[in-house]
Amino acid sequence: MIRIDQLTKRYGRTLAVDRLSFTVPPGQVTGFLGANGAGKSTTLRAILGLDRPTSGHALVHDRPYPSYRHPLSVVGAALDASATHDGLRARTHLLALARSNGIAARRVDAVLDEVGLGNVAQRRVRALSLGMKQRLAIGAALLGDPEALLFDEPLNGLDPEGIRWFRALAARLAGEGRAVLISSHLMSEMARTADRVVIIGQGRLLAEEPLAELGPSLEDAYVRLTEGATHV
Ligand SMILES: Nc1ncnc2c1ncn2[C@@H]1O[C@H](COP(=O)(O)OP(=O)(O)OP(=O)(O)O)[C@@H](O)[C@H]1O
Repeated sequence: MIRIDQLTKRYGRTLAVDRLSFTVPPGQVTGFLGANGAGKSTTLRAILGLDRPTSGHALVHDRPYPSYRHPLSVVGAALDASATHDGLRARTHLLALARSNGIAARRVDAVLDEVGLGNVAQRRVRALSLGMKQRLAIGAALLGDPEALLFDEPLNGLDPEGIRWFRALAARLAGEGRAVLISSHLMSEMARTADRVVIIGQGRLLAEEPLAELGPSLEDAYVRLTEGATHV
């Protein structure tokens, strides 16, 4: 269980996240929605300890994520598909991550197959397509067989087959009892993928509801809730 509790993050004069509280429970896919600049990525970074909260907490099983000895087996995250060193081969990238986290090399090959990159494993990252890079980032998140997964815009660059694949993957991960948080702007896809949604605007919580509670159109509900809460 991931618990965001009164999380506030300021960057100088910008209030990026404002007393935000919500949970990411196990066994469900939580869609994390909000306009550009609403504070989604900041929240994800706070969960991972990449951004220090100004006040409040983002805790994983009631502990800060960086306090874990084997963090990749607690939370796996795919935040930025373009963040990988592009001179590395795909397999080498995962292997380095695995080695530095005490994960067996055979897990790397299993993950490469799982994300559909088995046949390009020796290609350098710079020679991968955007969708392949996205799959590699998703693979890195899966590497530690984590209890919780965070995905920031995971559908960017994925083709229709890739989008179907990711939808099934998210459902399977939640079905295995993991907590899954997906930030996305694609309402129609979130309506198919999420069990529950958290909607934020200007860093504040606007809704935390099971998908079914938001009515027949997630997009309509989203527009209604976010009207007047959009950064310009
Ligand atoms: N490192 C930073 N320094 C200064 N301001 C920042 C920094 N990171 C984010 N911000 C600001 O914080 C606010 C929230 O940004 P954030 O990236 O969390 O939004 P987001 O919901 O992920 O947006 P998007 O959907 O566009 O990715 C924005 O106003 C942004 O400009």
